[in-house]
Amino acid sequence: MSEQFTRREFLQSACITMGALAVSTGGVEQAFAATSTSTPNTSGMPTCDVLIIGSGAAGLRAAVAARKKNPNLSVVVVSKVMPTRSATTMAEGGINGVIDFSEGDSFELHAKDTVKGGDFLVDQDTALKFATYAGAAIHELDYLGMPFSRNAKGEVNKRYAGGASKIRCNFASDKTGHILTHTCLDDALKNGVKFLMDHHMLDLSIEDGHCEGVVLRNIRTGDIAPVRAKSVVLATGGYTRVFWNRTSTPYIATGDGAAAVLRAGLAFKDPEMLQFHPTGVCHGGTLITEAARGEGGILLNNLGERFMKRYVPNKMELAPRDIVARSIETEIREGRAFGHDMEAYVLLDVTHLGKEKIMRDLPQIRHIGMLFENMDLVEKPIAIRPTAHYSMGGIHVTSIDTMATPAPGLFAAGEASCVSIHGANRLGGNSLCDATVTGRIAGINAAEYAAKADFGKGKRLNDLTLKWTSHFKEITSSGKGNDNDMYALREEMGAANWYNMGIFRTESKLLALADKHAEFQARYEAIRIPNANPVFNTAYTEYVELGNLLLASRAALMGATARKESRGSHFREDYLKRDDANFLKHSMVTMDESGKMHLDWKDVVVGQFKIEERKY
Ligand SMILES: Cc1cc2nc3c(=O)[nH]c(=O)nc-3n(C[C@H](O)[C@H](O)[C@H](O)COP(=O)(O)OP(=O)(O)OC[C@H]3O[C@@H](n4cnc5c(N)ncnc54)[C@H](O)[C@@H]3O)c2cc1C
Repeated sequence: MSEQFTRREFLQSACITMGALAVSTGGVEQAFAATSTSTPNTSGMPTCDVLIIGSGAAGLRAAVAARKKNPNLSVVVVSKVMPTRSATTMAEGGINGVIDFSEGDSFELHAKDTVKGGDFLVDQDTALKFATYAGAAIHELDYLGMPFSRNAKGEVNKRYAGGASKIRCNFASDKTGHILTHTCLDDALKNGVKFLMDHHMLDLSIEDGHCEGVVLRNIRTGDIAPVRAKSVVLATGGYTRVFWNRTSTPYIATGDGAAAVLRAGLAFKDPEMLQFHPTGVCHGGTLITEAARGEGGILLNNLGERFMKRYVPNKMELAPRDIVARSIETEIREGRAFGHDMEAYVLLDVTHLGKEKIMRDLPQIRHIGMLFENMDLVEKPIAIRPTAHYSMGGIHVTSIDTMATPAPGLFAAGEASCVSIHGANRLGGNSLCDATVTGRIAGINAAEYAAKADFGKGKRLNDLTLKWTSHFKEITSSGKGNDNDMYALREEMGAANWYNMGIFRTESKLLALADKHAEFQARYEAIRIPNANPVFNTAYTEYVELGNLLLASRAALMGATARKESRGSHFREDYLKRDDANFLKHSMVTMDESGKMHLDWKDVVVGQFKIEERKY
């Protein structure tokens, strides 16, 4: 009988250790060295050709694209959690991309909806290319064997998503991200991608303007080491955990990529653009997918009214997320909701869809209702309220043609990046295809770059590694301190950001938040972790993540304060109108070596879509 591998064994064989990156010692290591075009590793540092940080859709697609572009390159994916625990896995509703033109849909219409949905802060040339690539991405996923739901004709099934003028959100039940993750992971394994799991990127090194690698910490052993790479792709996801518990995103969404880029002197674009999803469950903040409304679910206040008729009668529950979230918060503020303050909620009713349809097309949300709210939404409406959901802002990328940052050798993709597809508000279904599309482009270009590049000198990388090694000792070795200070600070940061920089923003709230951020930073620096054991010291991991969240919060606040207008998810009660004369621009936040942040602006690229009032 021929030897058979289980999927777990296959995955285990793909998971390497840092030692495998160094000089060949046999086994996996030998295989690795044999496929690497790396020049001899003179500094003794572990090396690889293309290093990808993040194992969500963006990281996985980048890795496969890099391997396919040049099979001679060593391609390694680093991740602080297993691929199956990324935000990608949690995606429910579907993935946009026009593959059916029979009802008049087109790439151009998809781009137009994206530009309008993003309240015209979208770069229009980028949106057009994105929409075209999105269609191809759906065909590619289908070809890879992704088990999409099918219609009666056997075609990939699709549903409405908010802000869309046509039905183009392709889905696999309400587990699209979970199924997509497994499809992409299988493809990565098949294509010889290697994984460094449970490794946390602490920092990124830019020397003489070029990216030369990263500093990693092995979460299991606590070892801190540099990895030199010819090119690096940051696919680290978003930073919505700045709102700590008031978010639908996983605990990994701590903006590590954006923070590393800030420390390296590069730009964090549009950091104030954070999306609030209308329908988070009250307990835990996780999501009831927009697909519940796409399939016909309705929103009700405490008078039993379908209140969306007051706000967007043409689109009702299927208006874009920023508008529906503000409508719910207005109902809450004006006393037409249930409960009070942070506990206030309205109802999402899907009972009229019937058990059969719910069990076929929305089984996961029923499960979520049972798990988090201890109720069955087949039988009664579920309590929901807005929750922070997506980071439109991210690492500044110069063009969707390359997904390159201004630092040669450094690329970014997916939610971590900002190539200006989503502007001030992302449309439902546009993120999975962003991650899939931009991941692929970043991977191809990172491979092309690596094939021609040499390794950097490694001096700064070495200094950074020493700095982080001392940092661990400094934070943990006094035997004093209390982890609880850190956890309390994290909660306070989340609540302060939510109240002052959440759905409704004003100058006075934002200025008050700046004082809070200064206080939080001082408290953060004084925190010590009493456990000096490096092995599985998850408190230290969380400490580093909290530092990154504080940086991301400060950058978001800087953009939110300076942007004296309302646009998409950035809603200023003191500047209710959009102001194109002054703010049809991207905010670009950088940080100098002293830790001071600076703000600059970059014009939005306008093309064929007329800038007009955003009406639905
Ligand atoms: C509940 C929920 C439902 C959603 N539903 C939809 C939907 O229906 N349709 C849609 O289009 N979008 C949806 N989204 C959004 C979408 O899932 C994400 O935006 C998208 O999957 C992001 O993919 P990504 O690869 O960029 O990042 P992620 O999937 O977040 O992956 C980030 C990766 O980076 C790694 N990482 C981060 N920091 C570090 C570090 N310092 N060191 C090492 N590794 C690191 C993590 O381990 C992780 O593997 C949903 C999101 C959520 C949370």
